Amino acid sequence: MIAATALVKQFGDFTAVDGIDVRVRAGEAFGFLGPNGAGKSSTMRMIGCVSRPTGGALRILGLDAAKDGAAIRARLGVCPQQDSLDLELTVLENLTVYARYFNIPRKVARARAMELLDFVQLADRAGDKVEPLSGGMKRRLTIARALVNEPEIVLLDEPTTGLDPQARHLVWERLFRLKQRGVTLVLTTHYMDEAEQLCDRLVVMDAGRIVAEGSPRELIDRHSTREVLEVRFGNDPLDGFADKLDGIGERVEVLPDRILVYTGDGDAAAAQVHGRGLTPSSVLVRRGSLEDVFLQLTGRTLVD
Ligand SMILES: Nc1ncnc2c1ncn2[C@@H]1O[C@H](COP(=O)(O)OP(=O)(O)OP(=O)(O)O)[C@@H](O)[C@H]1O
Repeated sequence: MIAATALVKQFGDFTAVDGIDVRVRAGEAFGFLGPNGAGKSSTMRMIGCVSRPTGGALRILGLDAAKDGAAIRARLGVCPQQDSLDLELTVLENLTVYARYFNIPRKVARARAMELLDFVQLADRAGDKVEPLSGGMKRRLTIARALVNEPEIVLLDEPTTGLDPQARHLVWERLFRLKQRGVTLVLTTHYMDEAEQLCDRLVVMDAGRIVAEGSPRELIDRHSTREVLEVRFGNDPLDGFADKLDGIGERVEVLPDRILVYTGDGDAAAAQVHGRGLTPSSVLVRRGSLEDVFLQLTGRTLVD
């Protein structure tokens, strides 16, 4: 569905996307995971054919993004980072007016809009103005709007940023349903749990480059351990403690507020910590995550 080869985006002297190779297959949910400034939005804007690549090749739905932008855009659905809904219009009108850009006949547009509002669980708000809707409702409406032209690929830039946990889960659930209908999803996120929940495959981006690629499970198996022990020592500086944990687990990572011990068996590692006479203020065993993958690959946390 998407084939990017040595794709580059420069802004003056600055290289935001630095020669990335990406293949997105039909029907999959594909993610770009990375911190702010990694180049995810710049990549998405090129895929959305609203920003011209500076270098490399980009083919979408078998067409050339540099030449066939309009034809590609007609077959894409786009859910931008900032909701760009028309606050003057009603919920329903936001969809029917948008449908005009695609020359969808009025009657068809109305029926499709009602169907989509039903899909994003906003049918009961059809006649209401957009302004008073919650953040989660606005995001769901933006997703419905992206589906008006029955796109083959839906691009979602940070689909749940700024939403509360309940609203996020509702969005995730709708996106999962969309995938079940066979729509190809391409999303950016800096939330590792979002990437784990939604993506079949993803690339980890940092400073314009791809640093890893695979399914969430593959990436975690390759770059983390099955379990991670998190230990905290109140407000004590942690550098002194790192040496004392040396040799426990496969690897120890010291963060400003906690120490991570990478291990196959978190409980056994916790017992070893206590066995050395240390008394952490808190001990937590969790499974390895994409956050650990990012930390291992870049030496930094995803969300600072
Ligand atoms: N129009 C532009 N002009 C100059 N620099 C830009 C422009 N757009 C993006 N950049 C820079 O390119 C880099 C990548 O930005 P981009 O928005 O693609 O990152 P991102 O990974 O999507 O992060 P975010 O989650 O903050 O959007 C950043 O350093 C940004 O400042």
